[in-house]
Amino acid sequence: MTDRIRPLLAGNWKMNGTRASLDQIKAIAEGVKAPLSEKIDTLLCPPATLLYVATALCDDSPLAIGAQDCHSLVSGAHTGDISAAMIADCFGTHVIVGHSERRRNHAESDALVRAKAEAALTAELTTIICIGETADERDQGQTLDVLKRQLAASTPDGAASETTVIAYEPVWAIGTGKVPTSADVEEAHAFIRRELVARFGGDGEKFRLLYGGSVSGANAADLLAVANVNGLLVGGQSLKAADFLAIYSAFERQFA
Ligand SMILES: O=C(CO)COP(=O)(O)O
Repeated sequence: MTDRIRPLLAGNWKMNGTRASLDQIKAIAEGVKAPLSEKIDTLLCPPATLLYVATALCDDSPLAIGAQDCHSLVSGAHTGDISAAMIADCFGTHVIVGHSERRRNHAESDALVRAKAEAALTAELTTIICIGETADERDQGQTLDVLKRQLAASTPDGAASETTVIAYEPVWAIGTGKVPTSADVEEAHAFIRRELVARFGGDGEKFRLLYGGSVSGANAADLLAVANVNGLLVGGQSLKAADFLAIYSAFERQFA
């Protein structure tokens, strides 16, 4: 069943990118062409400052544009925050919530991540919910316990495979060049799949599960060959069009 899931290649620019980077977005938008774009979805999440202009740039491209975070409320006295409705207003179609950098740097709890995901669903954004263990948790053999807790507590009851994507990002793999073994990724993704099926029944089989953490053109094909890996969430290697498109090519080999 999982082999019919439409794969997703997503880039997260984090706090990188200025107007000078718009040529990279344009090059990515031009690079994600048919026929592969008919089989896989592509998404780029630039910083909020570039959101509106990026969606305009990608008007004629299959490349979707999304945001990296949203507030749980629609509007109000929340200096510095942006709402899911504002992202939709800029023609953004996706939002990442619960990234480990937000969980760590902004003390975001599972309950808050869930509230953000609910807000995103209300705004009709596709929501990418990130989960993943730290190095300490992994060393203590707690990986699956952490994934179970984060997944259960961060995912809204109203989530569905059409609207919600789960990204497994081991914290120790992000920006470090360290990547888990295929066996470890397979175990984590199989576990997440089982948990989703236990909660959402047959629809749990259809959720897209992304792997993220030090993905590059060199390791993308191996990661995509792992069972229950339905796409990738890419940080550093999404900033330059050439790097991102090299990862896109790996999708071509796996899914075309
Ligand atoms: O955090 C990530 C994507 O959300 C991964 O970042 P890197 O690909 O730079 O390790």
